[in-house]
Amino acid sequence: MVLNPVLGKLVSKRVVLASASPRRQEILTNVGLRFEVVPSWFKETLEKSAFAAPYEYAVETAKQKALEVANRMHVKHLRTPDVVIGADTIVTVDEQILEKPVDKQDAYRMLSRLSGKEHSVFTGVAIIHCHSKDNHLETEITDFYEETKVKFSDLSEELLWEYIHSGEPMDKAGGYGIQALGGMLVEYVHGDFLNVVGFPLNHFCKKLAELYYPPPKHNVQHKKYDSIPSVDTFENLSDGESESSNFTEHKGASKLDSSGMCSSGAIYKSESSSSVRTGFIVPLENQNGVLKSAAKVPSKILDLMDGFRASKALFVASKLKMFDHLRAKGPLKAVDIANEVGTSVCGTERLLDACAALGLLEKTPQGYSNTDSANTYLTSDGEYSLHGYIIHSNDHLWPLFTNLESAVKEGSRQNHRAFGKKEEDLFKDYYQSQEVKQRFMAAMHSIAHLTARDVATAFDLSQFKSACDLGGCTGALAHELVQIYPNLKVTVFDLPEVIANTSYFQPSGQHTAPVTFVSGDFFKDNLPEADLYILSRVLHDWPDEKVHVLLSKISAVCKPGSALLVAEIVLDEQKTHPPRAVLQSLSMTEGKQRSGSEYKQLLEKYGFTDVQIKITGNLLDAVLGFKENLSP
Ligand SMILES: Cc1cn([C@@H]2O[C@H](COP(=O)(O)OP(=O)(O)OP(=O)(O)O)[C@@H](O)[C@H]2O)c(=O)[nH]c1=O
Repeated sequence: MVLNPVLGKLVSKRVVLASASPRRQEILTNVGLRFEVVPSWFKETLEKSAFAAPYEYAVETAKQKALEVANRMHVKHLRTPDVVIGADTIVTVDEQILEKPVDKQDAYRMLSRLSGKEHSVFTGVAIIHCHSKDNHLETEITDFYEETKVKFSDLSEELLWEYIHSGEPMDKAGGYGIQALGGMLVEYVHGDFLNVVGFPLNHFCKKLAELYYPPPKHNVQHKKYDSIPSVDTFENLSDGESESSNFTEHKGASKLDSSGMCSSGAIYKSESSSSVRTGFIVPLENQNGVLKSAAKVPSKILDLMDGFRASKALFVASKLKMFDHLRAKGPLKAVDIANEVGTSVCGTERLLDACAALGLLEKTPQGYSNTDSANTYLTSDGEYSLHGYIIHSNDHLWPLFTNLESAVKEGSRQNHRAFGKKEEDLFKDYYQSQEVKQRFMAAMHSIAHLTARDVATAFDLSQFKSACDLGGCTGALAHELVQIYPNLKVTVFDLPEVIANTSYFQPSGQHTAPVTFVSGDFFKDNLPEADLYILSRVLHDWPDEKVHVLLSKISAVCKPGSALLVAEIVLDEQKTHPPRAVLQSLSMTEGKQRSGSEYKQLLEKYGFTDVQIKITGNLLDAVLGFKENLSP
């Protein structure tokens, strides 16, 4: 990470953004931060009058949001993140705190208060470093806030209502989005624009700088970072520092003397022109006297250009089961792995180095070994193995994406080009070739197993006695459901060819009685009776006519009070987020990915009400709708 060394400090850490705000996700993604999104379940109900100042309320809420996620991940998922980031944005006017409007009237009330006036936007941010010690979660909390002043023009009633009807105000503090239509209401902004949008990026980077590069103790001037250190300064300062060490003393600082001269003799200048010296110095030349390029490096674009190489390196290492060998016997030298796998030494070494460069392996003088993530996700029998999906990506999706240009030109799936077969024939083939069938089921199992817990707990399903997972494949979700809800019995309903091959995927040593497998075709056959029907990764694959057939059938057998749970990736309303779903659409199946409001409308169309949506932060989100209770 050349452009942003402060954020680069987070590269080797498991970072979690405890926020459902697409804006926060975008702001941090745009600067190259890699993180998981786990929206917080903390309800924003702290007593406002208990806080002396509005920003204290925002900071405390941010902290509680982040702590809730850190605790939940630690306890529920046994995945302790390294860093959890929480944020809360509020608008204050006339000493009143405005959060997100609950309805259009509320938005009207807020916006008319802001009309013609200056107001403040505060975002409180909490950065929580987590450690698991003896199975206990230990946290170190850093928090701060940023204030930006915004002035609105006078807003006419007509403009105000037009804006409200656009739908934009509803999920935004103060009822406006400065980054979109709301920008037209704004006369001026004093301070950090991104702070208004939802995340004070500049202040965040300064805080990280304080945390990861505390100023040297002997230099009394350097109390606080007032600016983000320059790239080169950081590259120098981080020399020899372990990426994984938290809050390490700023070792490289001793290279600089108080005059701003580097001990190596390179010339530095002070970055700050104000009377308070920041202590950040920018090298004009490197040690060879060569001027460094000032050109901006488009790292995001470069990453995308290299993306296919990285994917293929992962696929090939997985296919050759290198992660399995390394878990069993690592650390291993390239030559040993080449001998085990039967590959060339030079090719193997290059592949292993690429995997190390991508952060999948560790390379030491003893040889290569798996990272924790590789053990968990990349070995073929790792706890949350994605091996099946990776092989499916290599063998099935890769050839399809190789023909993307034709797919876009023709607007259709490219099975004939990729595999020399039409869609229908290919589907038949899946269930004729044992190998292909197993591969496909392993891929589905990978995702289902990884997401099962989050899907199963997205809503409280304890009221249901029986569930039927339509197209439930290997039963990964079913097994998770019966673990979490001991009174629930789950039927997995899938094609006979699938059901006949499920035994390989059953959990060992687990009481499996509440899960039964029934074979049938959900388009043609009667559906088993249940209080809760589940469609996980089904709807996005089928064209509207088929979706209609399926949902009509489910709706017809659903009794009042029973429900339908849909697990899919839920797109944002603009349909550009999350990118995984949007990229998945490029496969050009006849189905489509849908936004939250589209899923809501779809379920309502088939008689489901009270439709709720949960963005889980995992690879699948959850939508739940109840069959209308007709009784009075
Ligand atoms: C003023 C303003 C706010 N926002 C959004 O308002 C939400 C605040 O609500 P929050 O409670 O801080 O966050 P959330 O969206 O509920 O997410 P979470 O962090 O999960 O609580 C955030 O989304 C912000 O971007 C904009 O997009 N543009 C603007 O101009």
